[in-house]
Amino acid sequence: MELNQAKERIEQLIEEINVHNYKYYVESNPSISDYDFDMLLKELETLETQFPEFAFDYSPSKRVGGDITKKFETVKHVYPMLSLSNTYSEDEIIDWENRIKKIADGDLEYVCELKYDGVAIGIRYDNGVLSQAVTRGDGTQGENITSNVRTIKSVPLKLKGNYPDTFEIRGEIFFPLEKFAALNREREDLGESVFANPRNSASGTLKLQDSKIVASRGLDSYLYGVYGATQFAEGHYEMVQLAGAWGFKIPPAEKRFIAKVNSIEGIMAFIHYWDEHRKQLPFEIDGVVIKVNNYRQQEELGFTAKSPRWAIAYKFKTERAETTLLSINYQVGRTGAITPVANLTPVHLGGTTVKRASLHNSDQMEKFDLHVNDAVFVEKGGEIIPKIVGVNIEKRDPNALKFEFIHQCPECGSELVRTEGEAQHFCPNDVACPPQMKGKIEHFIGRKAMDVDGLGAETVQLLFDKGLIKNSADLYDLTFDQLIDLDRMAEKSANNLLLGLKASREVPFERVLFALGIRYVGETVAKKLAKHFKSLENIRTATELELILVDEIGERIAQSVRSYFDKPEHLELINRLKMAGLQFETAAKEATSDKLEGKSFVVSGVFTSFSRDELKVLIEDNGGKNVSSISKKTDFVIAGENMGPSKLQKATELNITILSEDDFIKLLNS
Ligand SMILES: NC(=O)c1ccc[n+]([C@@H]2O[C@H](COP(=O)([O-])OP(=O)(O)OC[C@H]3O[C@@H](n4cnc5c(N)ncnc54)[C@H](O)[C@@H]3O)[C@@H](O)[C@H]2O)c1
Ligand SMILES: [Zn+2]
Repeated sequence: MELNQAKERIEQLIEEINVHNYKYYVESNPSISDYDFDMLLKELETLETQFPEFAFDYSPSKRVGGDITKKFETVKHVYPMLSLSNTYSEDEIIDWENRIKKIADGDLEYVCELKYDGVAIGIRYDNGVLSQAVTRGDGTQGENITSNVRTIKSVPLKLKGNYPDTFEIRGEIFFPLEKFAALNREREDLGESVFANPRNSASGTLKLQDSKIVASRGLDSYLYGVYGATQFAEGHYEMVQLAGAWGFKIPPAEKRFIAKVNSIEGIMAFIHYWDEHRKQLPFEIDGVVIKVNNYRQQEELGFTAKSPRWAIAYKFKTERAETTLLSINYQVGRTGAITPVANLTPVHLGGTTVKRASLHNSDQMEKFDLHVNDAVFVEKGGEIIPKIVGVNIEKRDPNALKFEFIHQCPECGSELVRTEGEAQHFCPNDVACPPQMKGKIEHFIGRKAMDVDGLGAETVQLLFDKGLIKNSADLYDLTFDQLIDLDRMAEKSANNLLLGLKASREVPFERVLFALGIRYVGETVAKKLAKHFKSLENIRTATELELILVDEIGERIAQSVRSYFDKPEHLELINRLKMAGLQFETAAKEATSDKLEGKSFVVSGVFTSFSRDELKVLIEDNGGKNVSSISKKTDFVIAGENMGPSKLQKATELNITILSEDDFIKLLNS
């Protein structure tokens, strides 16, 4: 390659890699596979070795990929938080082992670990208490996401045993597959875009501002490295065991999540074992990590700018298969969202036979320019349904017809719509499109909605097919005689069902609101709306602006709520549900009091059990007053995580009582 050609390619690669890094780390939404990304990076590294005059300091090959979003306070790392050098080739693992054997003094022991596909976290403990959790960021500084990490059950808030006074522990936070699938189902159901994979949804979740949502998602962690306490153990493996005794969730050796070996054969055995068994894990790994065990030898080997020399990652290639795309079906979801699903010639992939693959939406279809009988590549990621990741264009028959996205609903024939900025097409006929009608009733009776005892999806199906119900209000008109006539419906089940419906009249308003199935009004949004407006009537008459003024309600949700109430069919449904006795107002609050009468409060920082707004509502409900800045007149400051140091100082100087979240609750209950 000529000099200027090399320079041009290097610059091109740098630009391209930077774009992918941004999409991956900051937006949590990559557009190419990790393998393809790694190949770009490898090409860049090779060129930089060949043409060192173009190995620029700002090259992504020399930097740790950054996740700084500017949404959180940045914190400098005490110990740089680096990446790992990685390879897809066993030969390169052998080379690595040979190389370090020559540099390090004495015999080497290796620790083999799983490479969890999640987000790296560094957590500080002071006197046994979790004090700070920071993301990797650019390796030098990361983002302070302590309040989010605190919600993860497997991260201890307080340690036990004989722990060091102060130290940092590193580990990986990841999305268990089952939780990930549930989250994506819910998002698809709400017509929201789905997360590409568990890793990206873990990083997206950790960067949410509302810790309560983080808590509800069920992230998990494994901890794999202790810093600032080398005097406690001779090597990494022993230290990890100690950390287990302090209360950390560490990889179990008996399940072979971690192993100590002393030869390249041992390393290879570990790699081969997990290449075969990784599909049985309840979370995703993208490889294994091999580390030199002894701390003294680690020090001897040292670091490059980007990664330790004493460790290397062996990455597994995602399994990919080529097969034929036969046809495309269109599924209609509860909200009318249309999902194209590819029917394939059955092919073996990752231990199962794959016949269908999700295409998510029309953009995905367009991206691959799919034609009938195309040879397509399918991959199985964290999702249950595998996905199409590419087309083997060379095999395309030049006369093949292109797949065109449909214009009409396959179930009811309505013209489909797509709102700007949305990924999905929708069937707008939400009152008479059968899968939507049925789906709405199923959603209505669901566990998080009305939770009707004695009524499940199968019975809804049956009742719907028999023409006994067309919407949720019809449920409340069902009679014992109608039910007992159904196949497999015994007297007892019929009675239970009727009792269940009767009991559902006590379900609180926020869940009734969620049960209505208004687009984008998920569980959390329903709670927010119910809390703020207190009755359905108030929500129905609220303007779009009034809706947007509610914490975390954006334009999209506001518009959806408005247009829901613009439909006469919906108003009629609500009327009938009201007649049936359901709750359309928040119950009169017992919590209100005048306990805080005449007191003024400043609420600052981030809290675990409440959002800032919720705390403010509590204050007002109990007669207190919220003020925005600290002055002599302030009675209390409720201080959360991340409260600014200057505020704290001012409060102390003015002798204002500082309350924690818990203190405040105690005050209310006193
Ligand atoms: N698809 C894309 O567009 C895109 C863009 C950027 C990066 N990426 C992917 O991200 C990777 C680069 O990310 P990276 O710099 O974090 O490297 P990496 O993910 O390959 O390896 C380093 C990370 O591994 C993690 N890890 C998991 N288990 C571990 C263990 N047992 N011990 C130590 N560390 C462990 C840590 O978080 C550590 O930071 C690339 O290899 C690429 O596959 C993809
Ligand atoms: Zn339809």
